[in-house]
Amino acid sequence: MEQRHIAFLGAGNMARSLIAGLRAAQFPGSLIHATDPDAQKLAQLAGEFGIQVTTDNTAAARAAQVIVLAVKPQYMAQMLEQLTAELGSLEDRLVVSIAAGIKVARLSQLLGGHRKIVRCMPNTPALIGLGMTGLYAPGEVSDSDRAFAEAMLQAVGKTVWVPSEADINAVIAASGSAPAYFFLFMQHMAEEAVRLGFSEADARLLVQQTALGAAQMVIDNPATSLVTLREQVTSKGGTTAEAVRTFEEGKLDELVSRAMQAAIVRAEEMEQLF
Ligand SMILES: NC(=O)C1=CN([C@@H]2O[C@H](COP(=O)(O)OP(=O)(O)OC[C@H]3O[C@@H](n4cnc5c(N)ncnc54)[C@H](OP(=O)(O)O)[C@@H]3O)[C@@H](O)[C@H]2O)C=CC1
Ligand SMILES: O=C(O)[C@@H]1CCC=N1
Repeated sequence: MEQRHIAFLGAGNMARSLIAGLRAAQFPGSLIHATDPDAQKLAQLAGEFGIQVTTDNTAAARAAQVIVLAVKPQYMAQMLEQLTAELGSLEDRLVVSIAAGIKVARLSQLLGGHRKIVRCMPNTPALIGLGMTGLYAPGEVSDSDRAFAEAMLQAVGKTVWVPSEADINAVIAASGSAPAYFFLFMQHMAEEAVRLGFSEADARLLVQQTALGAAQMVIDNPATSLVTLREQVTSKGGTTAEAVRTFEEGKLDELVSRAMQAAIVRAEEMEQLF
């Protein structure tokens, strides 16, 4: 991966995941800068990952060729207005935003017309190197900037480019928010397993090992459809058929569809709010 100074503005969950991934991929800590209002959080990150830290966004941005915007969407405008006022032009720095619901045009406006902006939508499994990230860049972003953003996110998992900015909201629905869907499903399964008499620890083990095994089977059998993998578990007249029939009667497909659409609708609302 090309050696550029990277400044993470906002050192929360996602920035930590990306920093951990970059360090695990041997990216030098001396090239990574992180900012946050919480000096204690910064000291911990500096100790753990050997990176440079400061509470001063402008100082970190000045030291970097790549600026990663990693604050919550509702704090973005205030942060970027201050950054632009203090730094002036961002010159040829690459800006990578991981924020949901803030479009390139809005970021550009907040950054004084800057146009070298890539939007990324990662997810929390990035923390363990198993992230999934969708990326979008407008036409004027150079190949080398695209390659850098992609390499940075590939340090923490898999990546896919999307052709239009609206697709980033679809990525939110399909992977950005999606770890929470699986956690919710696993939570309800574990709760029912406890009601069936298992200890909390055993209930969690039963569910987590099954989720891992199922996901690994999907990965290991790319030519086998998800439907076929399900059918291989479902003996005719057996137990799985009854469980699956119950899900279908409850219209799981429609519920999943509505939940993903709700995530998209919220992302679109955020585009108007922030
Ligand atoms: N969490 C997720 O699964 C995903 C999140 N995202 C996006 O990533 C972004 C960050 O999310 P996440 O890491 O979960 O959020 P966090 O709240 O964990 O991290 C954001 C950090 O930024 C700090 N911060 C707030 N204001 C400033 C400022 N002006 N300058 C510098 N730092 C500041 C916050 O401090 P304090 O807590 O004190 O406010 C916090 O530590 C969001 O925009 C979100 O949309 C994208 C994909 C997945
Ligand atoms: O919930 C959110 O808004 C962020 C974006 C995707 C995952 N977490």
